[in-house]
Amino acid sequence: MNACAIEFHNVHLQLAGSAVLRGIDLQVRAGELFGLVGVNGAGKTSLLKCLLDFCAPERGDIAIFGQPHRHGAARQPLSFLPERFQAPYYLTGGDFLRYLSRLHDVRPDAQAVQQVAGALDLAPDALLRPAREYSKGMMQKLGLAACLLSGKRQLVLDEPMSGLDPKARAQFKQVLRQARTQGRGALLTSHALADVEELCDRMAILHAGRIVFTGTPAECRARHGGAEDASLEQAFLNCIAT
Ligand SMILES: Nc1ncnc2c1ncn2[C@@H]1O[C@H](COP(=O)(O)OP(=O)(O)OP(=O)(O)O)[C@@H](O)[C@H]1O
Repeated sequence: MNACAIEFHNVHLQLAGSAVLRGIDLQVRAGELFGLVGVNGAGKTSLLKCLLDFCAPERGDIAIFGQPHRHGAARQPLSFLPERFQAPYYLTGGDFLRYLSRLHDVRPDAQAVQQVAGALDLAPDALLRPAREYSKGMMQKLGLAACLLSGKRQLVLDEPMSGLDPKARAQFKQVLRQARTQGRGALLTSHALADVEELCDRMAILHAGRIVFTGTPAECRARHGGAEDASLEQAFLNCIAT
């Protein structure tokens, strides 16, 4: 449980001449649900892009299960859901999941597809429809289903609950908890601090290019909440104000 799934060490990134990440040190343990939070533009997506080698930090190291992230093989245990996921519009949801399974070298299994779609409240007949007919929330569920079906041990999810209705959010959180019992972990970003508190074992706050808090949600409330009954939202606001 305590082995390191992902480790950022002194990661610096500039984009268009501006420093976005200013020496990020962060460890995500294997098998934990880890929430990364921060205001709009804090650099959460940029940090995930560095991890996935979509952009190159000027300085610092990133390791995935102990392997340097620039090696393609190191990224094999990862399954990524981008912030704005869009399946090819001409594929049906079912075809998309089958293609992705094949890409991930997982045998397409109709029962597993139905099970994951059901767990995310994606209606079976939706999988027969082309992605161009999907609502935003349906598209998000399809992307999450693809990540879950990949069988990868480390999910990297950029705002996975955005666009999900309350029922789907609740079911998604349950699916992630279940994945954790199977030894799978997730690094996810979110603006919904109540969800982070409910779901995540640990969290980090990224602010002004630096990690300003790492610990459990309860530790965040205790350290930054101010009052005993302070919400995680209040603790977050206090933390970034200091
Ligand atoms: N391709 C790019 N070129 C230049 N600047 C960029 C680029 N992508 C992101 N940035 C800048 O980097 C900073 C961090 O953006 P990023 O998308 O990582 O933030 P975020 O924390 O994910 O925000 P949000 O919560 O709004 O999704 C912002 O100031 C943004 O304008």
